[in-house]
Amino acid sequence: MRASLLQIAVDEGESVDSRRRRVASLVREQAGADLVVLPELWTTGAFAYQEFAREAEPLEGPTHEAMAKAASDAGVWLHAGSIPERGESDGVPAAGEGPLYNTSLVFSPSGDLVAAYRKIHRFGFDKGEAVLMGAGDELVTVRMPGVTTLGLATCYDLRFPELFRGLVDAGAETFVIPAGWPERRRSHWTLLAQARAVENQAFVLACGTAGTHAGVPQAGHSIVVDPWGTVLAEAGRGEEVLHVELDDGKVAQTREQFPALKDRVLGLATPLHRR
Ligand SMILES: NC(=O)CCC(=O)C(=O)O
Repeated sequence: MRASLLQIAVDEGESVDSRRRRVASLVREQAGADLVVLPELWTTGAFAYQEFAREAEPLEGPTHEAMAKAASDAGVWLHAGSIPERGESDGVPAAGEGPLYNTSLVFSPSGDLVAAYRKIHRFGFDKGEAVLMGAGDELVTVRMPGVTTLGLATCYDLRFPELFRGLVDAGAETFVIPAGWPERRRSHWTLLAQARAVENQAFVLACGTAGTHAGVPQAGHSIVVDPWGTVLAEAGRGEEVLHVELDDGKVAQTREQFPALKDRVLGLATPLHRR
């Protein structure tokens, strides 16, 4: 599988509309790739909390329209990163009402929306995304026939290994993780991406943003790790397109030659206190 990770710069000097147009043409330039991946909340920036409500869109909003067309023009599977989604409220919503979610969109090469994943673990503890957005509650996988099965996660989700185990149990072989990870914790990003690959014997395609928004410098350093933990490609801090070729048989081969996943012990009992 040929994959392109588009590490987009998200800076305040560029309007959401012009970034959307710029990203759509970058996606079109990836014709020939099998899978193209964008970062988390690249329309607003993952830390631009005050923009979430203003720029929120329904699933089939302007980003959906632009990305569906870009995917079909390029003939690629497109993980279009995530958008601030405005979900439907119960009853009849007034304009601009309804809960917000951090929702990833995946398009087939014909431009059909084949999956939407609402981020399960929201970042911010008692502020920011954690209070402004609702949590997803569904694991999502996407089958790319004859190639691989994707398992979807978003940014802060990377810190929660049980989510990835759930995705493995659902058949995932390749984790796709859009992010807006800050420079301050870049060492965690790289370490956790490798850990998730090794412990699950899966590919990790983790695509972050470049630039600075809401005063938070972004780490960049999008990374692709193979099921043995080897880093196949890693970006720098600026805007960059990372091209990588993955060996489709590598997951099955690694799981067969070093069958650690078969040694999982499930349902461990609560520990007893022994004197
Ligand atoms: N947007 C995010 O989820 C940020 C996550 C983060 O900064 C961290 O886990 O550290």
